Amino acid sequence: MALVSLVDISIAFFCFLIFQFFLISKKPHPSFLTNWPFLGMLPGLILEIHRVYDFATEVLEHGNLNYLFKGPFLGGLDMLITVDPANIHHIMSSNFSNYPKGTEFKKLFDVLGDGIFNVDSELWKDLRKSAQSMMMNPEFQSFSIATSLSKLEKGLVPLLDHVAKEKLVVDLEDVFQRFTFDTTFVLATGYDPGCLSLEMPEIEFARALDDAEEAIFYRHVKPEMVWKMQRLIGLGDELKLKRAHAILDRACFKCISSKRDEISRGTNNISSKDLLTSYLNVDTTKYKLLNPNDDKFLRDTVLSFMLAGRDTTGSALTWFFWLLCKNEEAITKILQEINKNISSGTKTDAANSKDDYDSFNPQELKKLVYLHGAICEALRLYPPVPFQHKSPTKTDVLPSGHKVDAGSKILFCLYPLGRMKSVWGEDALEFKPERWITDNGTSVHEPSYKFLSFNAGPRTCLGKEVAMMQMKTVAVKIIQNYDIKVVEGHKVEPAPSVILHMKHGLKVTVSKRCLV
Ligand code: HEM
Repeated sequence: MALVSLVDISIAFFCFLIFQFFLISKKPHPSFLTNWPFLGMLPGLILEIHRVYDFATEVLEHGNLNYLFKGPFLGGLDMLITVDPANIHHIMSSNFSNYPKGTEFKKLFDVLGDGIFNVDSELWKDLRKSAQSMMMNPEFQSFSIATSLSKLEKGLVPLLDHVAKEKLVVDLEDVFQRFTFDTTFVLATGYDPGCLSLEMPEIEFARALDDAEEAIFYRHVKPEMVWKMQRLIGLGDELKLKRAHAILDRACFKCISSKRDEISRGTNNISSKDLLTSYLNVDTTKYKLLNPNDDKFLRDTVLSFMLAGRDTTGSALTWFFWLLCKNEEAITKILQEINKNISSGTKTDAANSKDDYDSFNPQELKKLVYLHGAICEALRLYPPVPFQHKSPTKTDVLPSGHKVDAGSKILFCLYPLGRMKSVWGEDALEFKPERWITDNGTSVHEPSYKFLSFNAGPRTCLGKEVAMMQMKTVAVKIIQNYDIKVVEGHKVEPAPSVILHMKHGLKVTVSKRCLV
């Protein structure tokens, strides 16, 4: 009898749930997720994970720029997802001190240790000020331009010439990741790993960074106890991350020890401008919390710069060229602009001309307003860092009216932000470099809480100028000399990761541009 009533109760409860979810709690929009008992919205999210960025765009467009995500019971995944520029400005700038990166961020990105991305307060201030002073140094900036030009001349151009001559298909995303891996490694450590070459060698460090990024993405959508359990027993992404962590440690410690050896043997170039040398000589009376004698501090610093510089710029270049491939007219306009403003002009043989690099004047790149607009469009539609999260230390009310409790999670989704019609206009989904040009022909400045690709407020990206200069240098050289075509039928879609990679890479053919 007792058993029968238990069955009855269960059936009644089940019917109640169905009634509740299908009749009473009608969703305000079909794209919104159903909030199931105990499981929250996680089942629906898992079904959409393969197209998570486009899905988030639909939800936020219909949710008036904000969406409350409910995770599983006690899963710690409840969060406010916002792309409201007023909220972003409030969190990133006007109320910055209430929104540190926090312990949650550090837990998810534990592979970065105490690097600049992971820390707050006084340590972050010392790291930021020291990095800013090193990167603003004109010698570092010349070093950065020289590094890009040298990689172009000795790496990218020979590779593209080879691909064109042999009529090969190449993955342009892989090429750009290799290019930016090498240049960032040189800036960070002074050593060139030679990842970009005709042989396209497999570089353990680069593969480990990819694996770590993917595993960290999945930590964002799994309850903490699940990924912690996976880590404990060494399963799936967490096993990959553990292996990646060990590889990254080994590679960084090897560089640090070589650099220390060079310095002690006096073979290190005293004027080296790489960040590792600069941090080994950092003024600890000025930056009291930095410890150049500690290899772990140097490892966290080098690794953070590698992640900051390699993937972001590589991703931006890839999406930029894909957009250009679909917009012939934009290529024509960029070519006209280059011919008008760049003194070395467009030469068929420029790809192999040493003089061309020697006569390169980075100031001339500033005149390329249309190219600048086209790159900003790519960064708006395909932000290399597709989301960021924050957590208030004290309970707060956002400009949108949402109350956020102390310790709760807030997620900014940059990919949807760049596509919101209420933020960018009805043509938000279109690639229009012209939107970045004023009637007077100068560049439009959009506030960073609207164009968030380089972050906003006191934690704005420190490498913005380095990255823009590098992307423009590469763009000019490739557009002047090569015609790039995406292989027919190649599918392009973003991969779920903390960096906006392409899921299947970008398969292209390359031919030398014929000039009239
Ligand atoms: C297209 C290229 C790039 C994009 C889109 C980009 C974007 C960003 C974003 C969104 C952040 C904030 C991340 C966060 O707080 O979690 C950031 C921070 C940072 N970026 Fe970049 N970045 C780019 C290139 C670079 C390069 C080339 C470097 C250095 C060589 C660099 C150095 C940094 C540093 C050091 C920070 C930390 C700033 C801080 O926390 O105070 N970035 N970047």
